[in-house]
Amino acid sequence: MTAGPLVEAQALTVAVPGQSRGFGRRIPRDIVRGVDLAVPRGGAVGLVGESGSGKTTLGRALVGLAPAAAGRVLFDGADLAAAKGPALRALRARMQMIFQDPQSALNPRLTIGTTLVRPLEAFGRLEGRRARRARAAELLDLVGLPGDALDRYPHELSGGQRQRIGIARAVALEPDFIVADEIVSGLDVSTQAQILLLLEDLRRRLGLTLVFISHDLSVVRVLCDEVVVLLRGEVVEAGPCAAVFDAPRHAYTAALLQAVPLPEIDPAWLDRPALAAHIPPLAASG
Ligand SMILES: Nc1ncnc2c1ncn2[C@@H]1O[C@H](COP(=O)(O)OP(=O)(O)OP(=O)(O)O)[C@@H](O)[C@H]1O
Repeated sequence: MTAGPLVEAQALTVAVPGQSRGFGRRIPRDIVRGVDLAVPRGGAVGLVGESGSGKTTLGRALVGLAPAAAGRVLFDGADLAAAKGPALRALRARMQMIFQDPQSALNPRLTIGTTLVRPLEAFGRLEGRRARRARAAELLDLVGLPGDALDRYPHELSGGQRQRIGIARAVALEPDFIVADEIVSGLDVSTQAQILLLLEDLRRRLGLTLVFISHDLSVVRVLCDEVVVLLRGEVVEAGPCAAVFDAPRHAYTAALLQAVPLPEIDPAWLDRPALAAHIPPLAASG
C-alpha cells in the first residue's frame, strides 16, 4: 500500500470499436478522453453527466474492465495495464462494479447461493462448500436479506432485493473499491432510499472507496464528497460537492443542475455523520 489516492486516472483515454468502414475494419472511437481523476482512500466521488457522456465507460476502465487506449489507471499505485498473472488477480479482487440492472446482471439460472459462492470459488476463498455457503449467508445478512434467499432464484425477488444481491456479490471478496453505476435506476423512490442507505452503511462499515455514477445530482450531493462532471468523455469540472453544486463554474454543470432541479431532501440525509444512526433496520423489504 502506498500513500495518495486509492484510484487514479492519468490522462486516460478509453476507446470502443467504431462503426465498420468496409472490409470488416472498425476504427476505434474514443469515448473517454484525457481524463485526470483521483479517488481518495475511503472517499466517495460522484460521476455525473448526460446520457452517453462516457460515465459507464470511465467506471469500467477504473476497475480494469475496459483497457486504456492512452494514459493509465493506477490502483493503489499499481498500473492496471502492467499487472499480470497473480498480481492482476489480486488487484481484480480488490475492485468491483455494481451494475445498473440487477435483472440482467444476475444469472437467472443460478440460485442466489450459487451466485454468491461463485466469486469465492473463483478466487479460492475459504475451503469447501459448507464454509462458502456460510459466507454467502453472512453476505445476505449484511445486505438485510433472510438466509432462505440462498435457495431462491433472481425472478423470485423484487427489484430492490435483486440489487441487494448485486451489492452482496460485489462485497463478497472484501474489495477496497467499488464503482456503483446507476444502481437505483428503475426502482421506486422508497426502495431507492433503502438501497442508497445500505450502500452508505456498508461503505462506512467496510471502509470502501466509492465511485458513484448517477444522473441524480441530489443523491450525489448527499452521498459523495467530490463530484466529477463529464461532457462528451471529458472532465469539464471537478471538486468538492458543495462547491460545484452551489457555484458551478462551467455552463454545462449549471445546465445539468437546471435540467435536474435538486429536490427537497430530508435534512437527515444532508447530515452525513448522522446517516448511520438514521439507517432503518434492514428488513427483507425493498
Ligand atoms: N462497447 C461499445 N461499443 C460501441 N459503443 C459503445 C460501447 N460502449 C459504449 N459505447 C458508446 O459510448 C458512448 C458512451 O457510453 P457510456 O455508457 O459510457 O455513457 P454513459 O454516460 O454511462 O451513458 P448512460 O447514462 O446512458 O449509461 C455511447 O454513445 C455509447 O453508445
